[in-house]
Amino acid sequence: MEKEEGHPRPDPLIIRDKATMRRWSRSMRAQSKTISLVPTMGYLHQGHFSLITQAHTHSDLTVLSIYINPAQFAPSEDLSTYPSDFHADLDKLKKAFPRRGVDVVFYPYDLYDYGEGGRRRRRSSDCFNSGSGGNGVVSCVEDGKSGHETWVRVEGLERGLCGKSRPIFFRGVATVVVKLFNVVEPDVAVLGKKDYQQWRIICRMVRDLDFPVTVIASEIVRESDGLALSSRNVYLSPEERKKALSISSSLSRAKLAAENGQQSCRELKISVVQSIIEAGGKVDYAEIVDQDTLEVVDVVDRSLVFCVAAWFGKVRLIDNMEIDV
Ligand SMILES: Nc1ncnc2c1ncn2[C@@H]1O[C@H](COP(=O)(O)OP(=O)(O)OP(=O)(O)O)[C@@H](O)[C@H]1O
Ligand SMILES: CC(C)(CO)[C@@H](O)C(=O)[O-]
Ligand code: BAL
Repeated sequence: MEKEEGHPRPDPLIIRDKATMRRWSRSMRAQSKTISLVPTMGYLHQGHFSLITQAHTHSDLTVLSIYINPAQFAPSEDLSTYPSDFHADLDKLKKAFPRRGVDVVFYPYDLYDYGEGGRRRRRSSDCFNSGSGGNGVVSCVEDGKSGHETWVRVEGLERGLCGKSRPIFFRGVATVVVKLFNVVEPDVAVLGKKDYQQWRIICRMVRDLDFPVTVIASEIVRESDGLALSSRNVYLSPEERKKALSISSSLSRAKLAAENGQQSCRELKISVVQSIIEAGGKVDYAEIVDQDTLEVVDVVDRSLVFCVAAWFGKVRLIDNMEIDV
């Protein structure tokens, strides 16, 4: 919760089109203000708020973007059911930050509408498997309507972990983050370590393409029982939520074991996979990788990160823990 003294700030500006967003940023920069961007897909929770708190320490102004990016969803994924409640998000923001919240909420209609005004609202029915990208991959913007065909790929880092089961995911993430950078023109971007691979990919993209943006990573915020906060948690039944705790609890045990001398990544992975399966989850992957390169590692001999994705019912959750030895 924000503790800053003083008068409550007025409500954030809500900006819906790219031109107005860019104009605002440029006018603030002309007044020598620095800007942080916190990109999100909305349905805000304490994890998002921790990113906003980070942003406050790195810049004068904060832009929170709320945009469910169709390009990172395959037609078989949950674009149409991704949780969303813009007005509730605004209320939550006000409650979490009565004094200093965000300056702008950028809530674009459709970032892939290149027509007049960019106001066409994308519907979930727009997402169908009718086209394919360069590598035969398909996302929910390849619907033959917008004509979007330019993609950013971080070819090595996107290959493993979530990239294996979501082959177009990081292409969509990198591309929309570039679009947001080009529209918002931030000095700083704040990303959560819950999406560890995503954070690493954005850092690499910023470096490789010389974006004048500093990427700040924010630690994972968890429920008191250890479950990593995630917008998708809302779809867990109470029973599934209990079972899903097996991810964070087994990761904690593995981290402790590794930090106390267990060097075999194989043993550590077996213990996590077993715990999740015993709880009734379905493991997508459980990998121990180098923190920078994300390459799979066999022996705990340096700083690593243990990354997991698992299904509980219809909900796919991700989590990770860094292992520092
Ligand atoms: N528990 C968390 N702790 C820290 N950062 C988080 C947490 N959850 C999400 N974030 C970060 O918030 C940003 C926006 O994420 P997003 O809006 O996709 O929320 P989410 O909860 O990760 O959603 P979901 O997991 O359901 O896709 C990302 O940088 C993400 O890493
Ligand atoms: C970074 C992001 C906002 C891009 O759509 C999304 O992947 C997310 O919310 O983590
Ligand atoms: N934070 C991850 C967004 C997604 O799963 O699409």
